[in-house]
Amino acid sequence: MTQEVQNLVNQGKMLPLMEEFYTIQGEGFHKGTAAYFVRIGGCDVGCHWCDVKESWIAQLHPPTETEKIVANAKQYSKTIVVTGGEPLTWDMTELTKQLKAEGMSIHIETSGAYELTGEWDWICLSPKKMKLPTQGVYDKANELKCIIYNKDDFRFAEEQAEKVNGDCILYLQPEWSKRDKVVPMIVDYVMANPKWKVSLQTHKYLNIP
Ligand SMILES: C[S@@+](CC[C@H](N)C(=O)[O-])C[C@H]1O[C@@H](n2cnc3c(N)ncnc32)[C@H](O)[C@@H]1O
Ligand SMILES: Nc1nc2[nH]cc(C(=O)O)c2c(=O)[nH]1
Ligand code: SF4
Ligand SMILES: [Mg+2]
Repeated sequence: MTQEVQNLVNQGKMLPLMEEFYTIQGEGFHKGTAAYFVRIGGCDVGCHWCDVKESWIAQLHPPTETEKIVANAKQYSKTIVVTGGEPLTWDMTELTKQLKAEGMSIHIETSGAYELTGEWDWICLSPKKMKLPTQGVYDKANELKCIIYNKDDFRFAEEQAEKVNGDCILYLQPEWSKRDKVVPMIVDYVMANPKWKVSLQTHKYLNIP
């Protein structure tokens, strides 16, 4: 990568773009809603069950001008979901400013591991034990989506629920490979603790991206 491109990436004017696709938001509060997904490469959180490990190494994904991402996205949908990788690895100011200027509703899927940048209409925080969220993300999250892989994840979810703002909607989502085992545990937990709701990865049942 040339120094010039590196500088633009550092400023968030170019971003390592892994893939973009028009689909239905499968998870959380906006599940069932058509949206254009922009997946930005780069993540060093290291979840062993991550379903997009191909996203982790930023260098494998071409630095792409934010203008180009926006020009493409606006042809598909008024609702854009920025995900990754971990999008907050990068400065999201430019991308969200330009999407907003086009009147789009912009959502982020984040672990919150890095400082919140950008202006968002919806923030989905999915915290991870290995790299806890920064305070700014807890303060602004619209939904908290905790992944349940084993029993200890319920304890972690309660700990995380203490840290988010009072309006944040609380979800428990089964880790996909453990779904047969953990779905019954989640069902019982939500009935006993109704401040939580169930979130499923419905796109995987629909066989869509
Ligand atoms: C791939 S991550 C990318 C965004 C960001 N790095 C994050 O973790 O929130 C998108 C969402 O998928 C969830 N996820 C990843 N792998 C999963 C799996 N195997 N089962 C269930 N949810 C998963 C994450 O927790 C997150 O909510
Ligand atoms: N349909 C669909 N919904 C999603 N919600 C969050 C996703 C993600 O990987 O961030 C995702 C995804 O990959 N596909
Ligand atoms: S933080 Fe997100 S992208 Fe990174 S490893 Fe975990 S689930 Fe995957
Ligand atoms: Mg996904």
